[in-house]
Formats: sequence, structure tokens, C-alpha cells
Amino acid sequence: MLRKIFNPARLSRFQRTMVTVSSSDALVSTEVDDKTGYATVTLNRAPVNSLSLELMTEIVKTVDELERSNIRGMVLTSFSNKVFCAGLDIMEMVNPDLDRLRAVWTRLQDTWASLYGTSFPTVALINGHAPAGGCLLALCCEYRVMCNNFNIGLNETQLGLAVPPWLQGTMRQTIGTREAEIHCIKGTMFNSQDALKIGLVDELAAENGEAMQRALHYLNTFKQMSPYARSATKLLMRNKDIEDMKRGRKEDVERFVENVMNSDFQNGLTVYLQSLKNRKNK
Ligand SMILES: CC/C=C\C/C=C\CCC/C=C/CC(=O)SCCNC(=O)CCNC(=O)[C@H](O)C(C)(C)COP(=O)(O)OP(=O)(O)OC[C@H]1O[C@@H](n2cnc3c(N)ncnc32)[C@H](O)[C@@H]1OP(=O)(O)O
Repeated sequence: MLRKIFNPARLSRFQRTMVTVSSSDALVSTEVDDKTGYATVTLNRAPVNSLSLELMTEIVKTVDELERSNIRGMVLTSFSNKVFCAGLDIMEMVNPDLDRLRAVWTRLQDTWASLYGTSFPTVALINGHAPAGGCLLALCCEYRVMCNNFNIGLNETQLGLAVPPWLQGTMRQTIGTREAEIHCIKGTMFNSQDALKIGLVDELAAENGEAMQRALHYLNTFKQMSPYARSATKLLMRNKDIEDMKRGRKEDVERFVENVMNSDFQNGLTVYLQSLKNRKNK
């Protein structure tokens, strides 16, 4: 069954109402161009857009609001021209409170489901590094434009985390079963050129302006198309994955909690955090 379908009857409301959501200190800011109906959603959590519970909550809220406002497309990007998103906030996993840790993983599942299941077209404008959860955000979008000289990939296993089945599935759809298996297991990080070669991203751009033009070009390809047919086809392809995730979500949360609470993982995390700081001080 279709979860959400673009409703052409709501189009007249969309043409009248145009939104620019969020204040300047918001974790996520949204601007809608009232000529095109395209929203630019910018992740705004300095320094590296790491996914805290609060940032993920804002992402889900934003996507839900956009779904209700009937925009015609969305570009997801970062305030920083160096890091698109550094993945889950590592501090959420250091000696965590168990209730909050469960909430973090549940919200990550929600973030994946809401971004992956939008009725409108989505493009990730990857204007910086996108490891782990950053790669997840990009994978949820329909199309990915990446600026040169950055890295992207699901490097979780390198950090001692297992990649959950729903995210493995999204990776399989994007780069194919064989490559997804190899690179999820290895935790490969790709530079922009290699990400393009393997199909993890769809286009490269020299800088942000060019990336935005390419992103808008993708959205414009749907201008003359029936929004109903477009979104119905997308959701018929994606809804089963979302339903599968929801069916297994409790076990998935508990697997994550067990993974994070393991003492080897906690020790590894301390070393990893220190290595990030040492790299910075070099
Ligand atoms: C059953 C399921 C079980 C498990 C599920 C597993 C996977 C599912 C997939 C989704 C979840 C994934 C888990 C994760 O996302 S874990 C996080 C992975 N992220 C990383 O490994 C990235 C680490 N960061 C970097 O490599 C660099 O910071 C980066 C290249 C992004 C940017 O480099 P730059 O030189 O620009 O900045 P830095 O000086 O390194 O960083 C600035 C400060 O930000 C801090 N930082 C960086 N990343 C994070 C982060 N992810 N969380 C929290 N904080 C982060 C960094 O330490 C610096 O802090 P200060 O030293 O200034 O205090």
C-alpha cells in the first residue's frame, strides 16, 4: 500500500502559500523558492553537522512540514563547505544514558524513513565530507551531486559498528549487491572521483554554485511530468523497504545498544576520539 502520494488537488494551496521556515540559529534552515517550488534545506549544526538527537529531530520535522506544504523538490545541503555531515554524533555513544541512546537510534531510523520516503524529488548537494551517517543522508535522496575533493562512504565497520540491514539495502540499490557487500564490510571511504565511478554519487561539481545548478537541473527534469505518477512510482519502489525497517525496528535498536555498550567498542571510541583530536593538532 502507498504510504503517501502526491495529491494534485492540493497544488492550488501550494501555489498560494510559500514558506521560509526557521530562525537564524536553527539546526536546520529551509528556504523555498516561490517561483520553482524547490526547497533548500541546510544542515546548520557547527562544526561538522554531527547527528545529535536534536538535529535528527529537526530533520524529521522539516521533511514532514515540507511534505504537508506540497513543495516540488528539495535540495539537502550543509552550511559548511567542508563537511556535509560527519555522521552520528560520537558523543551520543560515549558512556551514554540508555534511554537517550535508544532514542538516538530510533530517531536515526525515522530520519532515514522520512527522507527516503518523500513524495517529492530530493537531491543531496554534498558540499563536504560525508562519512557514515552523512553518507546515509545522501543515500536517502534520489540523486547525489558531490563537490570535488571530499570523501564519502559507510565506514561504520572501521569504527566497530555494524551497518543495519535497512541501510545495507539502500547501499545495494545504489551501487549494486556485490559492491555494497564488499564496501559495507570493508567500511570503504571513497574520494569524489571514485564515488562517481562506483555510482555512489551521480555527478561531480567543481564548487557549490555548479553543484546547485546540477541539482536544480535534476529537479527540473520533472517539471512537465505528472507529480502523481512520479511520486507513486517512487513510493511503490521504496515503501516495502520502509515497512521492513519498521517491522524490525525494536530488534535493530537493541542490536545498536548492545553494540555501543560493549566495552571493546567503548574503549575503541575513546581511542578514535583522541585520534580525531591528534589529527587536528598535527
Ligand atoms: C545494528 C546497528 C549497529 C550499528 C549501526 C552502525 C551504522 C549505521 C549507519 C549510521 C550510523 C553510523 C554511525 C556513525 O555515523 S559514527 C560517526 C562516524 N563519523 C566519523 O567517523 C567522522 C569522524 N570525523 C571526521 O572524520 C572529521 O571530523 C571530518 C572529515 C568529518 C571533518 O574533518 P575536519 O578536519 O573538518 O574537522 P575536525 O577537526 O576533524 O572536527 C571538528 C570537531 O568536530 C568533532 N567531530 C568530528 N566528527 C564528529 C562526530 N561524528 N561526532 C562528534 N564530533 C565530531 C571533532 O572531534 C572536532 O572536535 P574538537 O576537537 O574541535 O572538539
